[in-house]
Amino acid sequence: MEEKIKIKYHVKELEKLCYIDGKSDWIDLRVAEEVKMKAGEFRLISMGISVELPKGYEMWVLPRSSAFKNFGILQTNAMGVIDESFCGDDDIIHMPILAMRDTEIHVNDRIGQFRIMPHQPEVHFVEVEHLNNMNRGGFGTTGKA
Ligand SMILES: O=c1ccn([C@H]2C[C@H](O)[C@@H](COP(=O)(O)OP(=O)(O)OP(=O)(O)O)O2)c(=O)[nH]1
Repeated sequence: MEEKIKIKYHVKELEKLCYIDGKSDWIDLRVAEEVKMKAGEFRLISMGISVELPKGYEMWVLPRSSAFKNFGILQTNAMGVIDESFCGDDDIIHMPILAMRDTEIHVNDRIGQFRIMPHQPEVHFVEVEHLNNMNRGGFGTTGKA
């Protein structure tokens, strides 16, 4: 099935996003500004795009696996969720980035990747005293090895 994403580019030097079939269906995101950061510095880095997602979808933004190795950066929200309602001309996608070392990132460097996902179904909470199930346990209760 094919879906359309309307996209507005805010920086003319920015290379157009590209869906590469076969290798991975995640789509790389490029930085839209020249960035110099000191170790320990935080900033929102612009991806230079606004999008209108297909109806019923949201976008998940994660770092590329190589982003830390190449640039020494971490995405502070671990995963960004771009809501369907984030679709105005000035709703520009950013990545919240923490530099772990002094670093430079240049326009068109690829630091992130995204995919679109269908929304979860509408949920309602039903308050109860007991769930009446066995406790599973977590955080390593099944052992270390
Ligand atoms: O990594 C991200 C995460 C979010 N957004 C944009 C799109 C999203 O729709 C909007 C709001 O995100 P979210 O709801 O996660 O942030 P919040 O901190 O709860 O802000 P708000 O009060 O605006 O909802 O910010 C980004 O550009 N990058």
